Amino acid sequence: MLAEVRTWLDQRTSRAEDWDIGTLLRAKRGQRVSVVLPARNESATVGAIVAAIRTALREAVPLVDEIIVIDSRSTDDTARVAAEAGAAVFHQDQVRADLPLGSGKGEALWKSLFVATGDIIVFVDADLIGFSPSYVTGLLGPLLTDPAVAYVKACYDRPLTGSEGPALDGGRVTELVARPLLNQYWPRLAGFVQPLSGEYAGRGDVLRQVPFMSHYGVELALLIDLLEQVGLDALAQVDLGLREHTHQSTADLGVMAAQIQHTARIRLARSGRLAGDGAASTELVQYTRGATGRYRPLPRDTAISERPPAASLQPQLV
Ligand SMILES: O=c1ccn([C@@H]2O[C@H](COP(=O)(O)OP(=O)(O)O)[C@@H](O)[C@H]2O)c(=O)[nH]1
Ligand SMILES: O=C(O)[C@@H](COP(=O)(O)O)O[C@H]1O[C@H](CO)[C@@H](O)[C@H](O)[C@H]1O
Repeated sequence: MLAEVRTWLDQRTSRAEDWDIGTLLRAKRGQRVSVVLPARNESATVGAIVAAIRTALREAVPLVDEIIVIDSRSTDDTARVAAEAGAAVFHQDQVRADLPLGSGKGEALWKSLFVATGDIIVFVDADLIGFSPSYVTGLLGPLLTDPAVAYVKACYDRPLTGSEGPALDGGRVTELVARPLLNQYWPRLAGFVQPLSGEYAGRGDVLRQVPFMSHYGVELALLIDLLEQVGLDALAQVDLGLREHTHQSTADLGVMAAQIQHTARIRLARSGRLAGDGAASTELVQYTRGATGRYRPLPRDTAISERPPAASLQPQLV
């Protein structure tokens, strides 16, 4: 591990319990806080998360100023459940509808930048099981108390829900793809325990200065781009203890893994570290047994795209 990363790990890692509500309220000093949940078909979990944030951090104390759910083309009643729990709900395709359509989680998060009014924006996945408001207070701690910090990632133990025993085998794409890639090509980011964590927070004006990769490339691209934009010492991480969420199938994580590999390839090409044009196929052929019992190819599309920094866009003509 680089000496710089060792120092960073010691100086820029805190724990959720280090940040009490009183300290945060005193440090807030008029800064607005938005919590954003990207949600695609999360009606089973989004309501409890929104309600927990609303009651503990908006009604009990004036820490969170707005709770936004970006409905990411859900086909269930995510939007209704989120609204009933107290969130302001926006459909990702209806925000900046003047622009060509984009897709995936990264699109949902980028579109939130056009509707969130917070000086600080906290992102929380909408599929969490056993969510605690301490996830939000922990992430806000470094940002509200240290102006030198611009972006904070969560870290936690990640059990593979449903597995037997205490196997902390969650974060499969993190361990098998993202962590090796970061250590190989961006070793200054090797101190992040959970580089793909879906809970993170940043200053709105900083988040609007970097591009957003679509789909599941967004977290890796944000880390790489923010390292370049603000420097390692402006990045931090907070130990939230444990995080459980609903898991995707291994096949679907294969698509996610390919999207993350494309993200790394695109960033390596941009920095001149790839020979040639760095082109690669975006088709991923997986296999399933057909009705005849023989294997049948299942081509999957893993193409990703990139949105420019939100601040670079002309305001929408009304
Ligand atoms: O096109 C998408 C895909 C995912 N998500 C949301 O992004 C978060 C993380 O996605 P997911 O749970 O699929 O990823 P995982 O946690 O399994 O890696 C969840 O709140 C999803 O509802 C989204 O808003 N749009
Ligand atoms: O970290 C991971 O390996 C993946 C999959 O987690 P699991 O193996 O289902 O626990 O989950 C994360 O990755 C996505 C891509 O960056 C994020 O969008 C998710 O929020 C995060 O849960």
